[in-house]
Amino acid sequence: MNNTIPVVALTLGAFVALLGAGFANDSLFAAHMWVLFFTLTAFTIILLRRVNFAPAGKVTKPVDRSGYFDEVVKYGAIATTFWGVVGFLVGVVVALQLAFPDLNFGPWFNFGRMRPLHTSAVIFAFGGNALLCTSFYVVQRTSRARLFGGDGLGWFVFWGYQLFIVMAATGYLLGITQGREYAEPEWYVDLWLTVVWVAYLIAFLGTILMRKEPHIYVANWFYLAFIVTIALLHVVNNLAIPVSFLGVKSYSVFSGVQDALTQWWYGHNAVGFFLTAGFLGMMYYFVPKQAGRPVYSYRLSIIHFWALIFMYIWAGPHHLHYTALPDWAQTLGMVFSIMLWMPSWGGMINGLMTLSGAWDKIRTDPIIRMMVIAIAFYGMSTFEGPMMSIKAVNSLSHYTEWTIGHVHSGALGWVGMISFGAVYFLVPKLWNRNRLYSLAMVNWHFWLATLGIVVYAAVMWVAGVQQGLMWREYDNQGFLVYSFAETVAAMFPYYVLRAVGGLMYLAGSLIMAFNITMTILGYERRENVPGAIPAALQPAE
Ligand code: HEM
Ligand code: HEM
Ligand SMILES: [Cu+2]
Repeated sequence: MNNTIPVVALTLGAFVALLGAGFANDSLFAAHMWVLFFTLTAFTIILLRRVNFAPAGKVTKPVDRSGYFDEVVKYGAIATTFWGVVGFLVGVVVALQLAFPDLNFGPWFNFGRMRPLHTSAVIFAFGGNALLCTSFYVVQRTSRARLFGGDGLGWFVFWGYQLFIVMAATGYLLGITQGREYAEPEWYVDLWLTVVWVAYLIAFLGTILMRKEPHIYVANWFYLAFIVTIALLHVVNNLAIPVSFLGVKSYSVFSGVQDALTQWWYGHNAVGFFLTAGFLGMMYYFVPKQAGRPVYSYRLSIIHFWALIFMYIWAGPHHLHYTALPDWAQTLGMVFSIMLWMPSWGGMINGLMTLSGAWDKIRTDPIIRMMVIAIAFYGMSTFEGPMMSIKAVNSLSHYTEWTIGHVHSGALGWVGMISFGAVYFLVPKLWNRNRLYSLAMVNWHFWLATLGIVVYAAVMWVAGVQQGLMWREYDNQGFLVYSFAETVAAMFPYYVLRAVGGLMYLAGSLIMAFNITMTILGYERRENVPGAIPAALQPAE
């Protein structure tokens, strides 16, 4: 590949970063520009030296027989695994910080900075890379066309997105934040993401427009809804005026309750389109592929697609029950949330029923099992969500650990498991391997992750309900029975148990990282997997 353009662009970028550091109006901006400078310089050097990271002798040079641009998908699969481990690790750390406050070190590793590091690492770095690489894989296959915009555009999207992640993460640790949940990066990082996202849209939509297949497969509709809506949400939610073009601080153009509504219009639809629609796209491609069965009902997939995207966008106010938001808006949010149950379960049923005629695979194929449990958790969290959106229920659940339990049954169960399934599907295909290094290890990952989620969610439900009940407990003279500090202290055992659940989930992901690495390096563990060809009968290598 000709590296001239990227090297020039990177050098220019590094120079601009250097100027930014030199002329910065505040020390945080200077520090962040130094981070940018060193990152870009490192990349320039790597590109110039064209360092080959592949260990000598082990990896056979990949042959691009497919005609598709799969190199970027490979990097995406590795990035997904890497950021997954990082994000879960930080999750365990913040879980431990809540249980043992002594673990808050210095300003940099305080809970307040580590928490957004966790949420961004798991949602945008882990989930985002999973979506990026699977969408590039799926859109090329189902359109029978190479990724639009040449390899350069694909690489720009991938590396541009990694740069966004690095800038966001280092920003949080330095203490740079605009304080909007799930959108913490400041204005200059937001602008960069906008550029990358538009490039992503061009690459994806361009491929669809250049397709050689008349039909647009339903997975692409879900991916496209995710890309377009996130663009809209990101731009509107981050409308802000910087105090200086050489400083970190900016002020949102919204204020008061309008600002709250904008933030939760964004926040809720980040769940709906990032954590749901995109991953449904993943489900609609990888579950039928892995099961070897067609989608159960194609008609249902179209109906629940339109219903889902139409309804999600109105449900944001369920995050603002009993606030200054007008009552009618809260009720509107509640009603649309309850209606959302139906299209959500339409997706769940369609995913599960795709296995009809292949149910035995749940016993024999650990990857299918992973996908099935993902869909089951999707069904569970999309039942729980509508229930929590009912104002009477929300008056108990809001502000409590119950919300955290709900979040993680969706996040660990649905988002995590469906992504693991997709990565396990992709890696042997992308690197031309017969199979994964070890299916037994997938099984281990499955059980560790599943038990981890069950521990996490169950503990948070009990904690949340107890917390909510303690807050509203009055004695017969009308005084609150518990001080706030007592309700915090009561959470201690639950916090410890949650960390244990998280550790199990993290352990599973480490097993996955090992399994994936060995597969990429070309090893195959000799093992008897139910349904697979016994080792003795396998052809010699
Ligand atoms: C090892 C696994 C994980 C552990 C131990 C963990 C732990 C935590 C902890 C302790 C918090 C803070 C809770 C609080 O402030 O009370 C949190 C928040 C959060 N986590 Fe995780 N997490 C894990 C995985 C994930 C994954 C995979 C995702 C998403 C894909 C995720 C998404 C979130 C979100 C969105 C929040 C914010 C919730 C809210 O504000 O209501 N987490 N996590
Ligand atoms: C029909 C589907 C769903 C509905 C109606 C719904 C509804 C809700 C409600 C009512 C809350 C609590 C708001 C509060 O009291 O503050 C909530 C919180 C949350 N839900 Fe869901 N949910 C759904 C599905 C999901 C799924 C599938 C995921 C993850 C993949 C998810 C992620 C979250 C997150 C991250 C929060 C916490 C937001 C925060 O406070 O930071 N939800 N959801
Ligand atoms: Cu919501």
